[in-house]
Amino acid sequence: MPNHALLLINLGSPKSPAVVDVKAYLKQFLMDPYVIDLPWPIRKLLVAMILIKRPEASAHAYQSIWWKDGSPLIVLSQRLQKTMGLHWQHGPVALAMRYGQPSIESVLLDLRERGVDQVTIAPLYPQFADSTITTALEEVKRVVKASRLEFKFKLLDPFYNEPRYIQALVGSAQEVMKQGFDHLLFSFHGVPERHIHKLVKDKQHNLQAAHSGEINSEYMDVCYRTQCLKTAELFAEQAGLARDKWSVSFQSRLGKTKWIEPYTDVHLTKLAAQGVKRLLVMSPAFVADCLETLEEIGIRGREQFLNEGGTSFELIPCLNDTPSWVVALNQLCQPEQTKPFLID
Ligand SMILES: C=CC1=C(C)c2cc3[nH]c(cc4nc(cc5[nH]c(cc1n2)c(C)c5CCC(=O)O)C(CCC(=O)O)=C4C)c(C)c3C=C
Ligand SMILES: [Fe+2]
Ligand SMILES: [Fe+2]
Repeated sequence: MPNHALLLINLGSPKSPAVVDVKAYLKQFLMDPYVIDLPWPIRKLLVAMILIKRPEASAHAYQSIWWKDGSPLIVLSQRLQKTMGLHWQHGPVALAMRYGQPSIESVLLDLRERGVDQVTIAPLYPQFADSTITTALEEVKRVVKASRLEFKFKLLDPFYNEPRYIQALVGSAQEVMKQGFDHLLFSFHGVPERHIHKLVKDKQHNLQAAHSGEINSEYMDVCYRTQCLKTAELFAEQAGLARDKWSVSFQSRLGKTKWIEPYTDVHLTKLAAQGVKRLLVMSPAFVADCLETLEEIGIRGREQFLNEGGTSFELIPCLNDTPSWVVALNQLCQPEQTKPFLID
């Protein structure tokens, strides 16, 4: 019986869009030192302040996109898990969430019960960030040590520049692009600039670069912003888009600290002022549609752009369980494609 599991890991959602559940989720998420990377007492104080008003506003946002079956992020990740199960030939395909349920801990313990001895970890984030991939892997390490798990692990690397991922993205956008548009905006989730400076110590590191080629290639592996630029450039190249037909921006900033730029809301205003009328938007930092795509872009971004002079605004869905993406992900996760992940 095959006993090599594939473990898909995504971010997670609140249990329900009720304020109390959103508050519990935000607390777990924001108290993560890889998300708010400040000393514990400062983080605790800051999170306590955020938790005064944010849960209500976020609950309202979640209520506007919540599905009958639950959070879109969870439902779509479950669909991906199910379809991947038809392709992955080595054992079960499991799904865990970094925050909320099903937790990484419960899923790993269940895999042990099922007699699994090897696990390939597939963090569902194309670009590397401490606030997504590092924290998920640290949680795996914690559980392994706490429960003395003896799995052999393999790990899918960030796939921001993988031709099969880019091809799936281009394929998923083709139909919408055929209908005609003035501009395609790639709106990635942002991170505080500080997160990147921690990994790229070089004071000259350019966080305003408009092209990945302007960045020292040795920082490519750790600079989230550069990886986002690269994904967009490869997409444009593969789709044959002229340089003035697309741009990159970063959404979802939180708090007063400086996040990577340009900011999506500011950039939407600029595009409208430049005379862009028909806008397409895609968010390749996410492989499953979620609050950040459906509400922040699909509702608030659309309203903003149309109010500022745009005439059409089309949000291209994430890859979700698109067949070409499922095939690509299965290929990327194969044992010969992934590297060992050692836990000391
Ligand atoms: C300091 C705060 C945050 C960092 C850093 C951050 C990085 C980051 N997040 C994602 C993916 C997702 N984030 C989502 C929601 C979300 N993100 C933050 C804050 C930070 N994210 C908050 C507070 C929230 C919750 C909603 C809100 O109140 O705004 C989601 C959606 C989850 C869902 O249930 O649908 C995703 C996905 C990435 C990829 C990333 C770094 C690259
Ligand atoms: Fe986020
Ligand atoms: Fe957001």
